[in-house]
Amino acid sequence: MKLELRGITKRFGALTANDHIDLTIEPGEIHCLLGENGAGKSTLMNVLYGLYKAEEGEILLDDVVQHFAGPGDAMAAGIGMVHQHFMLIPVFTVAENVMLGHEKANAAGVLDLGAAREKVREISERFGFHVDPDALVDDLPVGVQQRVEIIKALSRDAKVLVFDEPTAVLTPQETDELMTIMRQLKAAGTSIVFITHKLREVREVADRITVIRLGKVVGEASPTATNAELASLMVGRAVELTVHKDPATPGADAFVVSNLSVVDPHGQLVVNNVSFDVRAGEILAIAGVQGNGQTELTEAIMGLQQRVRGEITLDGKSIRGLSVKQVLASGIGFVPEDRKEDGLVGEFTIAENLMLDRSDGPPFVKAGTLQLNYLKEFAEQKSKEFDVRSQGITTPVGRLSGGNQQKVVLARELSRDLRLFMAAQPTRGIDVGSIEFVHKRIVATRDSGIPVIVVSTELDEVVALADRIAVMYRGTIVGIVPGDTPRDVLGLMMAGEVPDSVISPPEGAAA
Ligand SMILES: Nc1ncnc2c1ncn2[C@@H]1O[C@H](COP(=O)(O)OP(=O)(O)OP(=O)(O)O)[C@@H](O)[C@H]1O
Repeated sequence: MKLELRGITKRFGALTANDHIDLTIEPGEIHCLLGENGAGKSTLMNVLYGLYKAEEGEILLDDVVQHFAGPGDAMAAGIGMVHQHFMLIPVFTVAENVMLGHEKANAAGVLDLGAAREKVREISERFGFHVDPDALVDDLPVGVQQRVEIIKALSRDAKVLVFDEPTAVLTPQETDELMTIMRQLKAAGTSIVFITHKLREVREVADRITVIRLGKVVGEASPTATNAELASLMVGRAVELTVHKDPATPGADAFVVSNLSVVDPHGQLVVNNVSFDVRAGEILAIAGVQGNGQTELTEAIMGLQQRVRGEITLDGKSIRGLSVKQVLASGIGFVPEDRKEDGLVGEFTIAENLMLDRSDGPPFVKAGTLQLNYLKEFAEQKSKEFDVRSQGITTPVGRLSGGNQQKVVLARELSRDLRLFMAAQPTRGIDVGSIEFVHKRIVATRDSGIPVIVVSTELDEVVALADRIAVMYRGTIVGIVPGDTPRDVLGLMMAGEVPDSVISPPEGAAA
């Protein structure tokens, strides 16, 4: 089906998020939308899906003007959306989720779950999805849950599928599988709108690329364009895609984790006897496929896990057993991997989020009084420094684009009096220009003599930043290797294999 957006204009108060946008998606085309954080990509897709009403412009499907009062109308017309934060009910099966909102009764007037199961089976077979209709969604890996979303859309005969940053939560292997799925969908005639910040993915699958900046279409790019060309078209200036850093000059051990184990609330041993240290002035990256214990490890360090064994010390003092507030107060800056859930309060303003856990004393509160002038100045300066695009510091963070929300978290955590900086997926969802800035800030933090831990599932990020790399697999650290370790070796380690070259000689042995 051919999709045409003509002159779409969407305003939020004084802000024009979409400014007369024209976009055509041909049948069976993968069309990438590229643009920096806050450019207006998600807004445009929400207009297409009937979630927002545009002030101007029209949507045409196969040359017929559409009027969508809500997502129900958009779905009925053949538009499907695969959300980044899945809209599935975890305690329902795949078939029940696919049926939800679209329930059909059989001849006896009973809900026809059998038909829903058959539909899942049929679509799953057609595209080689390997999804069991009777599996509980909660038990499925993220990549498979995403396929359930795709099945759900296809079961409603979606002819245009929108993927808004679908790979942000996927492992590299799941990402590759998604790229294959997109190509199959395209071959079957589905039109695809694909939003991503990862230029490699764009170049891999895009038939056409449209670039949006500040709410306007600024041009088309060819899928054969280089990363540097795509980046500069997006951001409007040249972007340094590689991190320049001098060799580390690590000091003494500052942060030490010894024999740490974590048992999660389900009784599973999720971190198994992990030991590592981070020296002042070095970046230790913790690499690994998502779900191998990294999340629980960072949570244990932050005082967010209940059942923890082992020791954690910062500058020689134990921080194990401290509350989150005490851990933060001991000088740890922490960027959690899920900004919406753990990093921000959506209803609070940018300024309030920037002082979130610091409301009980100076500099934000003195003699029980909030220092409004100080907060205003601080928030304005940080917004500028971290390039948080908004209508002002009193904007609730829930209204910011995803990338700009991430920048608020980073701005807050990098503004503490730091003795350790620990960032999980620091650049998830942020555009190339901002990644450049964040990476520079992380290196500068290291160079100021602070120990830094970067937890990342992105091998590019790990290799760009790390002085040493600890690879986690099934709750253990399978090895700690130098920052310049070849990617294929890291890839093997991420799958749990330890190449001979990595096994360190016994202590005292000649190198
Ligand atoms: N509900 C809303 N109320 C007010 N402003 C909004 C709302 N939703 C989005 N905006 C604003 O519209 C602009 C475009 O945001 P949008 O989410 O479309 O950007 P994006 O291109 O998807 O960015 P990102 O790459 O960071 O996800 C931003 O300035 C954002 O703050």
